[in-house]
Amino acid sequence: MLREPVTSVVDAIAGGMSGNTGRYEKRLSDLTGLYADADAHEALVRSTSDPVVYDVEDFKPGTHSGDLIYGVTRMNPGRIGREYFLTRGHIHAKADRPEIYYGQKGRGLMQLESPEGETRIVEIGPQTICYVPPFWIHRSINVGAEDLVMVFAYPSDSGQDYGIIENSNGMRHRVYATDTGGWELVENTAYTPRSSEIARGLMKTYA
Ligand SMILES: O=P(O)(O)OC[C@H]1O[C@H](O)[C@H](O)[C@@H](O)[C@@H]1O
Ligand SMILES: [Fe+2]
Repeated sequence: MLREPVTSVVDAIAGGMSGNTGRYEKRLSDLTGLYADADAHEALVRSTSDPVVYDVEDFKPGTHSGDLIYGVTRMNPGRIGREYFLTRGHIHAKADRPEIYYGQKGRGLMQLESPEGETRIVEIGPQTICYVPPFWIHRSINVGAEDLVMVFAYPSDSGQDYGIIENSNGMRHRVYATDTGGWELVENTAYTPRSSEIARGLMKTYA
């Protein structure tokens, strides 16, 4: 089937884009269990109106392997204790599917973790393209003082597996604010590494 071309105009300030087929929002209370300081998270949910902390608008042409889903993620700035606001994070359900992010506004990090538990951090600012290669678990973190806005694109049949992070009690590292306004990586003390059998299973290539 021949598909018609599509354009979307990205709102680099407010996030979102025209021509989207979907949108979802995550509120602070949707992120229970993600942060090291669960009490601080609960206190912030109770003392605020449980704001939307990130939203995603995307265009999904379908689920065919040769198609691309693209869209815009916008994230609030903020912290839970010393830990910067983040997305849930996932590995692609078809783990060999990659993703591209393109920074529009703000200062962010892409936190990546390999199946065997190696961490990589990539800084993303405006006009920065980040390539997330196949097999890496990935999560976005807003380490700036303003909204973080990023465009993304990934194969339509990728899917998202959120359980991989839950099963290891989070990602191996957390990103904390330093006293001087920067960030540092701290070990997640609850982290349970994946067995080498599970790690090897994830690295199988899909057709
Ligand atoms: O899906 P989350 O881990 O909550 O992250 C939020 C969003 O981040 C990126 O923009 C991905 O490309 C989206 O597919 C994802 O949904
Ligand atoms: Fe992804």
